[in-house]
Amino acid sequence: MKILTATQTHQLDEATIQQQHITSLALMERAAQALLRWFEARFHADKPADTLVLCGPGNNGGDGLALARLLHEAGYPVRVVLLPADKYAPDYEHNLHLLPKVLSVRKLAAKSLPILDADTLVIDALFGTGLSRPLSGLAADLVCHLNDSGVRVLAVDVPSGLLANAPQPDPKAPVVQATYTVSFGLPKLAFLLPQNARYVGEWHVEDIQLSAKFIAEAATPWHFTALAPSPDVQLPQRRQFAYKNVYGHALLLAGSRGKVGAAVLASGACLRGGVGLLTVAVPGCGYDIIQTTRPEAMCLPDAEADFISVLPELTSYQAVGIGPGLGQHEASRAVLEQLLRTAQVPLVLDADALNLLGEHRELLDLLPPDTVLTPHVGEFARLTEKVDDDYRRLQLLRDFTQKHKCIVVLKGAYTAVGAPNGQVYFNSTGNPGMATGGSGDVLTGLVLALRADQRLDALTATRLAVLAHGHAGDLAAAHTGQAGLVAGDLVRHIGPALQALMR
Ligand SMILES: NC(=O)C1=CN([C@@H]2O[C@H](COP(=O)(O)OP(=O)(O)OC[C@H]3O[C@@H](n4cnc5c(N)ncnc54)[C@H](OP(=O)(O)O)[C@@H]3O)[C@@H](O)[C@H]2O)[C@H](O)CC1
Ligand SMILES: [K+]
Repeated sequence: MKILTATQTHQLDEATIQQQHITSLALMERAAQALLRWFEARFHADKPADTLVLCGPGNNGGDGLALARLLHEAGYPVRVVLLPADKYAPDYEHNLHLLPKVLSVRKLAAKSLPILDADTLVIDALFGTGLSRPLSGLAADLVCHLNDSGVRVLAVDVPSGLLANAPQPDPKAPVVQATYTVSFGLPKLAFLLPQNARYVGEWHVEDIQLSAKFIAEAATPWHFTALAPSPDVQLPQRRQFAYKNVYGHALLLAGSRGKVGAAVLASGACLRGGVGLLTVAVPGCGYDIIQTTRPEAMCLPDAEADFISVLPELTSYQAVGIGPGLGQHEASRAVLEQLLRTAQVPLVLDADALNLLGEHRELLDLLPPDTVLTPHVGEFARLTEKVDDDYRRLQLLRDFTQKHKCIVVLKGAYTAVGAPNGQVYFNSTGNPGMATGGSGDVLTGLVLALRADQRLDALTATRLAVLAHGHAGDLAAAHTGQAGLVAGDLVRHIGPALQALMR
């Protein structure tokens, strides 16, 4: 699913109106109907005692006015407050005239900000994708009043004051802190960034049949990988007579004294990820552990007891993963360097392999094309630079993948998969329960399994692994709850998660 800019979203509206031979007013009615559908599904058992619709002067305000009418017709108590302006959008004016006379409608004045009771539900239809400057004056006062009141807020399309796809020009200007955001057609880039979570709240996208042709032709580096209604990326079915070579023989180099658990988790995920064969290289101290916990895997114990010091002969493998629990011993760094210099097969680098790259940046020049790196934000900062702004980090991600012709899985909520051509795919699955030790090791094992799979290209394999990893987390959390989820639960749910992604 593509993510478009505010400008492209306006062009998409225009294209929809032209291609479907409808009026802009009809499209606004569709948007309001979609909002009503969401509203009724969400609040049917818990009807708000008071619904206050705040309307700005543009089409976002027009959506609010149309929704106020529909809510009134559906029997909800509704009040409307209008933000005064010098000019109003034509569809706003039209919907204002369509409001039933019995509805309470008043224009906002500086000295009479609306009274907000704890059980008021506020609909924020002040500004949407047409926001052209930071909020100021009466609009800013209203938004501060709203945020201070602590009432529930449903933002229409975008929380007012938030830019849909760019950083805030004035960090001090107020932005609505919505409880829910219901947007139209496609998700907005702003929704996916941690720095905006407190504004966006729980977000949803409602279909309003926008032009599929325009979306298909629109150029954008940003994508959202959805699981439902059908997965954006799919795993081919296994063939009846397939030989295990099709699924590849993977080599995993992982573990050091005290961190052999990382090798156990990553190897479990690789096996559950459907790899044909797995060999795990561990320090000597890990031999019994791997042989006992992972009887399906072969094990290569290093001569050193506490860390990996020798790169195994690579000719038998279709993919190699390195890093979970590896430690940063100089001998392990040398192993990593030798791997980067000699490997002829797909590589997956995680954890201490990334920390070693960060410490020895000259090694970045050795990355073979399509190598997959799976850093969290801290590890990514060690590879690039530490930044506070999420938009800036996304730019660094695109610069890095294009420069090094690699794939970077920047882990977090909405994990971003950056491709060598600068495209970025945000993941839709997963939950905060996955912020737990070992979760990343599981992802490494799963990426490794799918990189060894001879049927998949590098980007598809990586996006599938990320989608399945998050889905495994969602399936696991349904049993354990988010707090009770541990990385081993992810491994156990990889099978069903991959099943859900089958073509
Ligand atoms: N496909 C869709 O997504 C659909 C979206 N719809 C809705 O339309 C809005 C976008 O509507 P638009 O009219 O383009 O923009 P806004 O309503 O967000 O606001 C524009 C007006 O607000 C003024 N403005 C902008 N910023 C400020 C500010 N900081 N302070 C005061 N006033 C501001 C702006 O004035 P200008 O001087 O900039 O011209 C405009 O007057 C979208 O978000 C959806 O909700 C359709 O209804 C259905 C399809
Ligand atoms: K809004």
